[in-house]
Amino acid sequence: MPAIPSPSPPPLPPLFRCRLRPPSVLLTTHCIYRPEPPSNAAVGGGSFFPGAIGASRADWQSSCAILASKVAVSQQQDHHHDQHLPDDASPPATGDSEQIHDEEVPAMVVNGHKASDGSGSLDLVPVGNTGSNLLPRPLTIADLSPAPMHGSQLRVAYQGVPGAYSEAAAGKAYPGCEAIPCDQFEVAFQAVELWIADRAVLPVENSLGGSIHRNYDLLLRHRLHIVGEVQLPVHHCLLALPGVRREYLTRVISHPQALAQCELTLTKMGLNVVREAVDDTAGAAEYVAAHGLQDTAAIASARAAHLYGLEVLADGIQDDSSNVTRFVMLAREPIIPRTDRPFKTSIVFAHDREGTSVLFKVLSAFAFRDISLTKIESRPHRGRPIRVVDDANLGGTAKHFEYMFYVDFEASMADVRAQNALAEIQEFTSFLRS
Ligand SMILES: O=C(O)C(=O)C[C@]1(C(=O)O)C=C[C@@H](O)C=C1
Repeated sequence: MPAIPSPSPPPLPPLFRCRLRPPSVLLTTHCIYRPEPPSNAAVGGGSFFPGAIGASRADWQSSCAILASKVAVSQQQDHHHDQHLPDDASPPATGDSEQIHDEEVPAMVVNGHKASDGSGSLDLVPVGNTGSNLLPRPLTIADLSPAPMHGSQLRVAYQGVPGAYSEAAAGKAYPGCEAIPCDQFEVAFQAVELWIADRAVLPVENSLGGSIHRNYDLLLRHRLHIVGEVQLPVHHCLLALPGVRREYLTRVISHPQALAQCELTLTKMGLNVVREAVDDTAGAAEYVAAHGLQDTAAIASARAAHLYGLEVLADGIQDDSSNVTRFVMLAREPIIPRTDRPFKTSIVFAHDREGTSVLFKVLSAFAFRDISLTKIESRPHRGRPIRVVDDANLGGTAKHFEYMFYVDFEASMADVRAQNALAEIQEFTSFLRS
């Protein structure tokens, strides 16, 4: 008699967390990363990036391509045509076609930049909103008090000012949302916690610059949940006041990641300029414009040029044409893990007893269950950065750095393999959070 397939395990009950070892061993998992469909109101409202970046169903598929091992070719072809994501559009993983990667997204969808195929620029600026005085002012720490009730449009906090890549990522993650600029990452976290915003969209990693450590640290300090992720192709431009020529420039300002992503190209261009870091790319553009700086250029998006009245002196100056930044979508409530679609789960853990073999054991817990890891990151353990150990080789003691380890793996917490892996891991970790 053929074996009856066992039904897929039910989602983890909330009690699962309580069953984990108390306080010396915490566990946190956030299940990512099936992007949430936009709310009906947000789709209908369309005040933010209507029909623009990420508004198509296939963009959602591409943004979770790292989760899905396979996505149907026909959906890949839909990519440039679909304009709206049905409320519960989940790409069937058919197992017989190629992954969709964001690098395959043509320049037409990049940061308001003109299409490489000549199909015209994506003018994402709402009509009449071309003066920086009309743009929303970023929230600061002083603005943070519990929010009054607001309308039904999804409000998404991001770090930066209008024209920042993070704003574009917010629009990709939640088409039609109201994007709320915040002057710091911390403020974006707090805006969600205080119900000023419903979600936050924050960068965690860039294909050229690597991890954005600040946000890893903040993820641990705040109790928000990762509910999805988006990848945004980042296409940098060199912007200056109208009429300014390259040879006049003595300074280039931008976000440190953007400066790093363009370092080689700036050198190759032969510019004799100092580099200066500011809070965000679009803020750099705004600064150049607001101060009428003739000797300073900003690295920012074409959309920022448009918003702040600057000219594009050079286009596509990132050192790698497939420059992509990965953003996480954060919410107050977790999403319910399922097994009927590809999921990614993130955990963070520390250990205090068994030395370096703990890391090996944790990775083995996944490997034995055939669960793939997509990312591992270590950060110094705040509050306990150093561990003193007996060192037989030295005949004394040695000091080791202590770390928090962040791991992303390709399984849902509704998957019994993931449940068993985490149950095993909590046996030899001092702190585990998912
Ligand atoms: O400054 C911006 O425009 C941002 O959105 C920030 C940020 C980052 O933090 O890495 C986002 C994407 C790009 O990689 C460059 C900068």
